[in-house]
Amino acid sequence: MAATSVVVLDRGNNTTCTVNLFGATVVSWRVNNQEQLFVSKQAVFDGKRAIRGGIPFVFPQFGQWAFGPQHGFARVARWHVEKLPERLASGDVEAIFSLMDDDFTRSMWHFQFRLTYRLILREKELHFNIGVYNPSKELTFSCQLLLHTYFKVPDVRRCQITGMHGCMFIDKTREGAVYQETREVVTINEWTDRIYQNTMQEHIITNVVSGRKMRIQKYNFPDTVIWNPWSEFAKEIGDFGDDEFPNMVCVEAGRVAARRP
Ligand SMILES: O=P(O)(O)OC[C@H]1O[C@H](O)[C@H](O)[C@@H](O)[C@@H]1O
Repeated sequence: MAATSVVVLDRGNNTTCTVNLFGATVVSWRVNNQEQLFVSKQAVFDGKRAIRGGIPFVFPQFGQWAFGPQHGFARVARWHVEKLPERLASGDVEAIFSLMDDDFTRSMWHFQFRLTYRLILREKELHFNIGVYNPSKELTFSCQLLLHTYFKVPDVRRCQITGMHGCMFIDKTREGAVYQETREVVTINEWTDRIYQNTMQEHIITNVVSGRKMRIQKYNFPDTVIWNPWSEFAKEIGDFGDDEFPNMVCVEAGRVAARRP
């Protein structure tokens, strides 16, 4: 069996979305033949290492974890196809993927769970709907979840990102110090690794491919991580080119910050 295999949603007009079943990682989203996502030229598709780019699915833990790999196991697990791509009456194309606990996941995290990941490819939108189910009648669990989206951009230094004004953020480049964002728009001119809490429901990123704007709308995903490794950290990432950092920005919507019950 191939190390990785893919499912393609094809809406016509060279508008497609490609999902690698390894991690249910979205590895391409083309709108009128224009790629919207960044995937590193050094990305490895060996079915072992998380794919460097696209949209890795982070669950049940964001960041380092005592019990398993960084960012959890969902991005390195083999997902199932619940529903092959199907054209809806609207002309949009839908596919559904799922992941359940098995020996691999229980070796790190002993809970039963079921994730469903529904993608709808629209004319100029990609829509995601995620369900987390706990089939157990005895055990409850808490989890973190995030879509680690790598947007393709011509030059990250020219991007502006809205939706963080006034939000508290954990700055992972400053040993986790907490600050408040005072800027209306966030710009990136250095190594950036920030977990913004309670961000707005909408972010706009300017100057993505073809100088366009990208809108992110999110529901029940209160946090947003902004990441760019810049030149110094890029060198330390084996599956990321030293000169690729200007061409990507990760704007990652999820539920990852510790919060009071
Ligand atoms: O190298 P990875 O495990 O894919 O993580 C890549 C990056 O993901 C997130 O954005 C984290 O905030 C970063 O600290 C991390 O470096």
